[in-house]
Amino acid sequence: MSGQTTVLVTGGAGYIGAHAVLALGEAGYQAVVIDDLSTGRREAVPADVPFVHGNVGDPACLADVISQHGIRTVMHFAGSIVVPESVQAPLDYYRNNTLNSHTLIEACVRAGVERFIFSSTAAVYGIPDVLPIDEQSPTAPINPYGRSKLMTEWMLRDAAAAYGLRFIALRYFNVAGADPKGRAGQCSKAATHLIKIACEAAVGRREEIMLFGDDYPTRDGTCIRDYVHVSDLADAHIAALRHLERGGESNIFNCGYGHGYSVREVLDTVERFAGKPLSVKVVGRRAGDPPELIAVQKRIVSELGWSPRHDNLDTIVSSALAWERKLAGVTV
Ligand SMILES: NC(=O)c1ccc[n+]([C@@H]2O[C@H](COP(=O)([O-])OP(=O)(O)OC[C@H]3O[C@@H](n4cnc5c(N)ncnc54)[C@H](O)[C@@H]3O)[C@@H](O)[C@H]2O)c1
Ligand SMILES: O=c1ccn([C@@H]2O[C@H](COP(=O)(O)OP(=O)(O)O[C@H]3O[C@H](CO)[C@@H](O)[C@H](O)[C@H]3O)[C@@H](O)[C@H]2O)c(=O)[nH]1
Repeated sequence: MSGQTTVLVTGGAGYIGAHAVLALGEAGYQAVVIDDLSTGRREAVPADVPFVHGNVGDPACLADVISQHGIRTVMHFAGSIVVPESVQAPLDYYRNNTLNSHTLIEACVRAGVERFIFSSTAAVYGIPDVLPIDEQSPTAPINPYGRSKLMTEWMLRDAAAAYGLRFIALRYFNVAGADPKGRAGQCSKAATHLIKIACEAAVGRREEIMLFGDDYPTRDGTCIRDYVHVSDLADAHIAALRHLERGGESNIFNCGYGHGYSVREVLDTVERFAGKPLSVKVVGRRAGDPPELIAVQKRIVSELGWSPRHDNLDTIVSSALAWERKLAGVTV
């Protein structure tokens, strides 16, 4: 019975992890969060969810939590996520994303954890030759962030073969939006994601938006991305968990909608919901930005039965803007 299962959620005080904790509660699971609060916020974790202020690189802490809560399933969100920072400080990224994941996987194997769900990324594909991107596309990450996450996929694959731990790696495309009920959203101190930045500008928290390049070979010259609503992504984790509980095999799944929007289309949508123009300055291309990233999502739909509820840019943008207004204390 799902009601008996307690899931250890690493990084559950962060943006995506907090939405997964809400989805777990709604699906009848108990969650326990471990988070070092390096970018997360304690308030993001509901009061009735046990919270451990700890690091996933600490094997003693992990062993305690796993045994104390009888953990058989782990969802691993904890990590460092800023691509340009990973270029500046690659060893920090390999430590936090790769070494600390190794410590966590090892603790899980030692304690007999059976199921492991991992936050991977479309960044493992690098700049793909063929679009849209399916899971068989070559993995060729172009930055330390993508490599640090791909190595964790490899560790999981090898640990699954050797020790019987079963895993699902979800390769997220561009995650955006906020909980439709306003309980969670993105809180980064130094935002880098387009929709977050545009919403900050819409509520007056930043003066202008830099648009990185309008000379790409796309329909309007700006980059195209497959934006996926964070609550749909949280649901994908529940679908992955149920698959593993049914005895399903380890696998890797893209998590996107299979279609995309350009930077200009996103900015137009934010302006429409904000009811005012944004100040947008076109600057040069940002290093390492592929012109277009679109998922083939057939595998997750057919094998996990994922059925997204918010596949709509208006829903993504309006929920992100509502959250930003809440953070800024703006009433509209
Ligand atoms: N946001 C995206 O667009 C995106 C896209 C693809 C993949 N991902 C992956 O999803 C996961 C979650 O990303 P997010 O956007 O919620 O980021 P986030 O920064 O909001 O959340 C990460 C959380 O992990 C915690 N954390 C970091 N290192 C830790 C450690 N060593 N021990 C314990 N806690 C630690 C942070 O305090 C934070 O609460 C990451 O693994 C990221 O690589 C995110
Ligand atoms: O201020 C900004 C921010 C972004 N962009 C552009 O908007 C698009 C989307 O950028 P961003 O929101 O930063 O997302 P990505 O760089 O596509 O990367 C995200 O999506 C990837 C998966 O596709 C994940 O691996 C990464 O972790 C996550 O940051 C890109 O063309 C950027 O150049 C701007 O023009 N101005």
